[in-house]
Amino acid sequence: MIEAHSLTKRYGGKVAVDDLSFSVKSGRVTGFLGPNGAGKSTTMRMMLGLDNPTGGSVTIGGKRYTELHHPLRTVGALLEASWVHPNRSARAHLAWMAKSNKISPKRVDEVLDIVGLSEVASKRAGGFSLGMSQRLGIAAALLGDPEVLLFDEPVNGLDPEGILWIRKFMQRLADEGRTVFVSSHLLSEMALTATDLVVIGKGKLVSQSTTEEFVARATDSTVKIRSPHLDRLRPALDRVGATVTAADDGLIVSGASSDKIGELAMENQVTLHELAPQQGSLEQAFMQITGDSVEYHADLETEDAAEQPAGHASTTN
Ligand SMILES: Nc1ncnc2c1ncn2[C@@H]1O[C@H](COP(=O)(O)OP(=O)(O)OP(=O)(O)O)[C@@H](O)[C@H]1O
Repeated sequence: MIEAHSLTKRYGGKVAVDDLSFSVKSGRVTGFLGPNGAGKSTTMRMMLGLDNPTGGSVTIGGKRYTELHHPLRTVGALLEASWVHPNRSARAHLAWMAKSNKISPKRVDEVLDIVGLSEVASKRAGGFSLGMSQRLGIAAALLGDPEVLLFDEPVNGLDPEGILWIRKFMQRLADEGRTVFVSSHLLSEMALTATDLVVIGKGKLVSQSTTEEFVARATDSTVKIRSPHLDRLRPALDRVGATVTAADDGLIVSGASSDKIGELAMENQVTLHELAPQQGSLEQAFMQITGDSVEYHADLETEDAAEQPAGHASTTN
């Protein structure tokens, strides 16, 4: 369990993390979502005692990182820039880490096996692909068999196979009862990976909920219908106050559930060929909930920048 209470970090005049409070439950994968520069890495660094809060606190199992008796046995982390000596083998790197943290050398082969690196354990880490390096970073995070795992942008730059592996692996760690907290600015990736979401923008909390709630709250729930008798159904939908929009081959209805539409169809003896609730994407939800509170439109603006006067496009960092 991770808890942040009014967590704040200022760098000179810049407020990177602004009065942030949230909690992260065990046994679940929680996504930490926000655009570039939102304050995700800074928050994670404070969780790991690598940066001191200007105000507030963040605790792991009720303790600040500096109060933990066995930090590596409590929390493991994969940060963006995890350093490995390029000429050291994967096994030697982990053995060195285990030794300096008083962890049994037996654990090294265990974690190599868990992340699927046993066969290349004696190869130099400098020759590893990005996916293998990420696995090595995860093996290092698992050395102390910690209850809490933090991953900062773990899928950045990975190929689809690597992304899938990380996604399944995080789920497995959560299924073992661990707390898995993973940051990303990739909304679609988080929709597939995380069951819970903590969303921040400009250092502030935007939302904390399940991923499902986040999407449902932000996007208009609509239902797509197709029927050979739309002319008979339309007036019935109007009467219950639903909003109806013509689609290619049917209607998109908002303001009435699929249950209600099905009942109306039956009452009016209308045959339905399709009755499909449409779910909004996480991207839509994110844009709708965060609105102008975050600097999220940079990518779009950058695309437009070529056609606009110099200096118009903003950057996030
Ligand atoms: N050491 C520092 N000194 C000054 N400003 C910093 C420092 N570290 C971070 N910042 C600023 O704090 C803000 C939050 O940065 P942070 O790296 O935590 O965001 P992020 O959400 O992790 O972004 P990204 O997805 O780009 O990594 C940014 O505006 C950043 O420029």
